[in-house]
Order: sequence, then C-alpha cells, then structure tokens
Amino acid sequence: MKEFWTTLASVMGVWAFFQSILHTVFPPELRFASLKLFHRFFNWFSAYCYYDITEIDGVNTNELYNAVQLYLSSSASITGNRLSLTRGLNSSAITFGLSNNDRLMDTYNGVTVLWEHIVTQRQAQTFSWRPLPEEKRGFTLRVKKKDKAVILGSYLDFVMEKAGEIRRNNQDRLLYTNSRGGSLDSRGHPWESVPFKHPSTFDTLAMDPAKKGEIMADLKDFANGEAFYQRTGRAWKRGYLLYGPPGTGKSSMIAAMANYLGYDIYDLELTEVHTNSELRKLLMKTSSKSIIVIEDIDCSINLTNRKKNSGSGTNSGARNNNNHNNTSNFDASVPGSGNGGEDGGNSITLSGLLNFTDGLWSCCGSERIFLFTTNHIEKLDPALLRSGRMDMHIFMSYCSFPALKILLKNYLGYNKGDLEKDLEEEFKQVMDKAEMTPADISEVLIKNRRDKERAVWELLEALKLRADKKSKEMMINATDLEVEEQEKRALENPKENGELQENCDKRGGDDDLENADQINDEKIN
Ligand SMILES: Nc1ncnc2c1ncn2[C@@H]1O[C@H](COP(=O)(O)OP(=O)(O)OP(=O)(O)O)[C@@H](O)[C@H]1O
Ligand SMILES: [Mg+2]
Repeated sequence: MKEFWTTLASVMGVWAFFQSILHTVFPPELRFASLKLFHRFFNWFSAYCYYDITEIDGVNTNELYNAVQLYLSSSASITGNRLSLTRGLNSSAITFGLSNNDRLMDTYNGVTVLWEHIVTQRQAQTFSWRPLPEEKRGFTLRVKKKDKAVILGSYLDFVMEKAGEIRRNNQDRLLYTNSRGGSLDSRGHPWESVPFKHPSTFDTLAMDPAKKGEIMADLKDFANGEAFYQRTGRAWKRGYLLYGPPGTGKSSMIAAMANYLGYDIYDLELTEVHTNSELRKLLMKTSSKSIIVIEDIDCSINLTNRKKNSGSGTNSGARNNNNHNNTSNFDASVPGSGNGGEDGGNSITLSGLLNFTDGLWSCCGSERIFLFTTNHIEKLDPALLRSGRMDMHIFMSYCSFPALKILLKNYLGYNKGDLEKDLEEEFKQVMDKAEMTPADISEVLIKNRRDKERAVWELLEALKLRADKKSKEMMINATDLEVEEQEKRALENPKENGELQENCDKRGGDDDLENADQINDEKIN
C-alpha cells in the first residue's frame, strides 16, 4: 500500500513538473495551437460531427431552436422515455418535449441522427441592455460525417417546415400585439402573444355569398400560390383593405380569414410605434403565414401627421392645413424616400407605413397578408389606395337580405324555406332601405333567441322603423340641399334674392315634409 502511494505521488510530481515546463517554456499561442491540433486529431478519427443550436443567437431568439423543440415534440410523444410536458396559458394543446439533457434518435430518409437537449445555468450576467433567461438552453445534433450533406441540405428545412405545420394544426392561432411599445422581452421579441380563439369563420360571417366566395377563393389562391409568385417575380404577400361603417364585420372578417388559412395575427398598434425604423424592426420579427393588421388606419395616420404639422414650425408651409388628405400626402408618393418623411425620428410617417407594406423590407419573410381597416375610406391618402398597394378593397356593407339569411340561420337555426313567403317579401322590401348593420341585427336576434317568432317579428319592426326614419332623413337632406343651392344662386345673382327670401320664409315657418315638396314644386315651376 505504501508503495502505491509513493508511486502515485511521484507520477503526480512528474505531471506537475511537465505542466510547469509547458507553461514556462511554451508561449500561450503555442499551447492553444497544440490543443487545437489535439482536437483536430481527435475529430479526424471521430465518425460524427456535431451542430449546436442555441436558444438565443446573439441577442435574438433562434427560430431554429423553437422549431426543433416543436418538431421533436411530435416524435418524442411516440418514442421518448422521459418527456417534459407543457401546456401554455389558455392553450388547448399539450406539448411534449425533451427533458433537460435528454437524448432522442430521429430518422430521416434512412439517416439516423441524435438530438440532445442541453440546459446549463447561465453565469452571473454582466451588464446587458436586456435581461437574459437564467438558463442557457440548446440542442446538439449529432450526425454521422457521411450523412452531413443530407442533414444540411434538407433535414433542417424539413424540421422547420414540419414545426410550422405542427403549430398550425395542433396549437391555437396566436394573436400578437406590440402593446409593450418598442421594448423587447428577454428573448428579444417586440411582440407579445396570446392564443387566438376568435370563433368567427366564413360560415358565421354575414355577407353576400358571392362576395364571400370571391374572397375565400382569393385567399386560397394566395396561400397556394408560392410557385405563381416565384414565377412572376412578385413578393409573396397580399394586401386587403376592409372598409365600411362600424359593426359591419371588419374585425370579424379578419378573424375569419385567420381561421380559414390557419395564420397568426399581428395586431399592429401604430400609436405604440415611435419611428419608421421601429416599424421595420417589428416587421422583421413577424413570422410567415401571418396576417399583419392595422385597424382604423385613418385614425393612426391622421394622428401622426397632425403631430407632424404642429411640430414642424416654419417648415409646415405647404402642408399647414389640417385637412387629412393634404397632410398625409406629404412625401407619400415616394414610398422609398427613406427618412425623407421622418419627423426628427419621433413619429412614423405615411411613407414609413408604405415602406412597411411595399418596400424591400416587406419581403423579408413570405406568405404574409397585410390588412388595413377603416370606417372612412374617403379620409385615406390616395397613396394608400392606388392600385397595386392594397390588392383588394372589400366594402363591408350594411346587412343585405342574403346576409340576413345567414344571421337567421346562425342565430335562430332558420334554414332555406323556413321563413314564410310574405314575411320574406317584407324583409326584402325594407332591408336595403333600413341600412342596419349586422351588429345591430345580431343584437335583436340574440335578445330574443329563445323565441324565434318574436325575434323575427321584432326584427322586422325594427327594420321598418329604421327604413321609415331613413327615408324621412333623406327627404329632409334633399330639401336642405335644395335651399343651399338656391341661396348660392341668389348670392351669385342678386335679382333672384327676393324669390329666395320668400322660399326661406316658407321653410322657416314649417319644416315638415309637405313644405319641402312645396319648395321643390316652386323651383320646378
Ligand atoms: N358581417 C357580420 N357577420 C356576422 N356577425 C357580424 C357581422 N358584422 C358584425 N357582426 C357582429 O357584430 C359584432 C361587431 O362586429 P365587428 O367588430 O366585426 O365590426 P367592425 O366592422 O369591425 O366594427 P368597427 O368598425 O367598429 O371596428 C361582432 O361581434 C359580430 O358578432
Ligand atoms: Mg373592428
């Protein structure tokens, strides 16, 4: 035993001596070079090569890491021995994943690879602009050297594609918002997401069936149009502008589109974006197969440009008019005009927005839909409306009779032929005149949904009342217009002044509809 300890001590002594010689005799460069050589030598004889996929790549989240995690979750559920199970807040799907430092074999085109999930504690952070997660996570992929070409050539693309598919099929859509302003989360994301569970579909959407069919066909063509867009040299994106009065289903349409295509929604809050470059960064962080929505676009742009006018002082010259069209026309025709439209870097501009949808940056990523909504299309800048910018303008109108039939079916379970013929005729007669929105009609139907007959009867009454009111309003408006015309003519031609006074007096005495007819008759005579 004594002999053993003596031998061990002498071996240790020799090793320490050798190390001290190595340290003193060889400069550090040489030491590193010899270590590298040793590694090369070792790798030369190894049959494998290794790829590390870390969760955070520099400061950004590595999309490949997320994709691998999802991809493995599908195969892990079948073959893995130890799995970590996660279920996101409000999510209906359970995701399987590899536990920390666990391994999993996968086979692709006859090639077997080994995935290892490695989790280590992150060292105490020195200064950083944003906090990083406490754990350092990553996957290591072990591949046989001879299979390297297959793996790098197509396996990783396959993993990415499969992950996207799994997420779309198994998980809920995601609704992203930029309500945090420009700040990033610990994984470098400017968007916050929640599961998107809006129940609106094209089946529940009340609108003219022909128009609906057209939109659905357009969406399908877009989603299946990769080859077409490639062939024609166009970026794979499409723009829709939804316009119409409040309560006609613009937001419901967005949800229906997302549910139809299985896309995520990025709800872009323009008032939270401070500069054009911030807008670009947000765009860069959107994923493909998504709908980027800007609701009430007229309000957002108006707001920005009003701010611009008030702050631009002497520079405002030609654009000091607060009229929307004048203000936002500013450099709008030059979408690529860089920072020409920036307001000292404090606000986004129309040109920035056009760059967002149209410029070179809009093509980073693919298969994306840009969707703007507005209640006042007439307030929008012509630059936003010109052809090619928003590919399809969709008017969401007041409820028509075909749209009503969809609501009756959805809310009361009425099928074709369930409504009596004369009742149907009555509805047809008042529907267009009443100008009621699907939202208004839904309210009446929901309120009485336990009593179908009452619901229909009450709806018909409401429609008739509204139609009546509308036609009276129209007549009064026509009369007002007529009087205005006469006043104008009288000012231009003072001779007619006496006649005008007479008419005005008549109108002032009694503002009812009979009087309006009288004025019209006088004019005709
Ligand atoms: N076309 C429609 N089909 C079915 N339901 C509709 C339709 N339009 C409106 N509704 C009902 O009315 C409610 C409000 O509709 P929605 O929010 O989609 O209107 P909007 O056009 O986006 O209004 P706003 O311009 O005020 O944003 C919805 O919850 C939906 O139930
Ligand atoms: Mg809306």
